[in-house]
Amino acid sequence: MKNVRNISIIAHIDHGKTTLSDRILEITGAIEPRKMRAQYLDSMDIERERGITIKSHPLRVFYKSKKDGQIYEINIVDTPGHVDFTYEVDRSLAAVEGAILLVDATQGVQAQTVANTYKAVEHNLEIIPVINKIDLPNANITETELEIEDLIGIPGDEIYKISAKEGTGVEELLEAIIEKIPAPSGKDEDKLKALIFDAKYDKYRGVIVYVRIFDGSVKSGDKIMTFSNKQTYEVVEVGAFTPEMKKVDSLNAGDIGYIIAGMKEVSMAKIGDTITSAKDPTKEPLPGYKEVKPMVYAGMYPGIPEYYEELRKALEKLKLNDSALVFNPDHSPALGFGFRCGFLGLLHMDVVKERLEREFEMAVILTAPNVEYKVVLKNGEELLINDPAKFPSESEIQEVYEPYVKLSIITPPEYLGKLMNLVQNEKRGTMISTENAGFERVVLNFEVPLAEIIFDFFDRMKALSRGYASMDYELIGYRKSDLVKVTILVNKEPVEALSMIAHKDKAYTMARKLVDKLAELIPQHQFEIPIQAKAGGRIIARSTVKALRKDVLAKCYGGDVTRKMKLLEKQKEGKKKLREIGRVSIPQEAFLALLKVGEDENS
Ligand SMILES: Nc1nc2c(ncn2[C@@H]2O[C@H](COP(=O)(O)OP(=O)(O)OP(=O)(O)O)[C@@H](O)[C@H]2O)c(=O)[nH]1
Repeated sequence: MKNVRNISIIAHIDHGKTTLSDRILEITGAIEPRKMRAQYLDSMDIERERGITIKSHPLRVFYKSKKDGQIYEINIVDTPGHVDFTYEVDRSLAAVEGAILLVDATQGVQAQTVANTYKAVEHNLEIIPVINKIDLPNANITETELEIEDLIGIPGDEIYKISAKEGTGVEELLEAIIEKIPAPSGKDEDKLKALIFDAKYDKYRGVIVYVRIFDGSVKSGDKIMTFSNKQTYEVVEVGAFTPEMKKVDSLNAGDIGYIIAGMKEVSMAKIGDTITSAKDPTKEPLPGYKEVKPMVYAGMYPGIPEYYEELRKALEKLKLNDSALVFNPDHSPALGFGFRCGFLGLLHMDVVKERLEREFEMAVILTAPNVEYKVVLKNGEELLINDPAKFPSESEIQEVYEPYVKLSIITPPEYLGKLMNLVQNEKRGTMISTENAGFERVVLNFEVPLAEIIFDFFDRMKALSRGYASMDYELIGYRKSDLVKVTILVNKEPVEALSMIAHKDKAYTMARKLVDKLAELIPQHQFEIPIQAKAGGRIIARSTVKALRKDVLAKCYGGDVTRKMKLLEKQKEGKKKLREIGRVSIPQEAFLALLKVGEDENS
């Protein structure tokens, strides 16, 4: 039996995964106390600021067991908690034998706790349930115990209780990991089989492939092959995550670590692919896992049109590290040259936009996101459309299908009515079932169009349930739907970048809200600007931006030249994110007006 244990920590967002990993690093002496800072593992700035984990960070620690005095290598794969990034949970779970199921004692079992537990069960993992944050005065340990018991049938006295923040119970948990999680079963002598569970691009070293070695071993100088496309590479370095990357002589069966082998792009290291030996390859690859597909699409244009090339380079660099990001060149009459981008969800979209701004100093204009529709034309042709501008005309369309998800919401019963009303009456959802989820908690299962939940659903749900409800969703396929394209005309000119696809029953209300919002967001000009929404060949809503009387300089009573200059400079600055459509300047916010329409309903 090898003294190795590989685990993952799964939990709902904010239940304390990163804090627990931090504490383990500290207790095992992997990081000197003076270097320790909170959220050591959340290395991206955006991660630390928003307090969310986006990329998974593996780490290796050594722990001397108090029971048998032996030293154990424990590899921990941290996982992200936000629903946009759940695919990373699957990757991590495929690389380990056991999971710590971490539940916040003040929050209890939440939607992602349930979703992730099911995933761990699917991967046949040994699960150790843990209640965290027991130091908090409002910790509800007994109720949380009952909820966990209900979820996985493990009795309360076998559930570990810890404070990841203060360290209480963490050593006992480490002992439990050694005792309860099975050691890896592979053999060093067998043919190499390593699972790629992540990959990162490093400016200086090229692609760093994160692997779990199932069988065999690998060291520098070895010739390896990626199973899916039979590409071969020579290994330059292998190492472990301590958590900093540290070179080791070899990685053996059961280990988690990294391989650097001269790959130029992250796409060469396909997540879920098997790495084997080029000389003596395995015949059977490891079972891979689902490829990540974007859920939402949006147009992205450089803030200043001339910066198209720079934006392309920046996106390419981001993509080196973010294989979930998809982009293709696009052109819009209103916005010029840009890209059609695919994202995992709105948080992912936000993160990409923010990284472009911070890391590449690229201001970008984003258009309202939408899902991918399937359109069957009268001539039998089938199209996948992720850009409303490319939606065929009504006369050509036979049928339209849209993606649906299974949505699960966990809520205290008092909010049940409001939430059902939200999903069924406002979001075109159908209730499938309700279940009791232990103490004072109900699970509601719905089938809902994906388009209805990507925008403001999460915030609406939180507002209606005073923060208590939580949600999770997964794609279940396409369903036929009655959809129409709504085109927006600004000053009588169609602006495709503002168009949207809406359900027939909602097209009118959405169009009404959208034109009103646009009228608020588009600044006044010297002339009146009509804003119209058109669907099925008719104008269905209209709003107006009134003409401006005075010009900005009128404020300055002639005299003060510097003030005048400043004002003009400021206007120029402001214009960077404006686009001229005919004679009208449209600001960035207007292109996201569709998202803002939802915001009003929250207030
Ligand atoms: N009082 C108390 N606070 C804790 C404890 N564990 C975590 N926290 C706090 O809870 C918040 C969330 O903790 P994180 O470790 O960032 O949670 P996470 O699960 O990694 O979050 P995501 O990566 O975004 O899913 C932070 O403010 C922590 O300081 C604990 O045992 N006691």
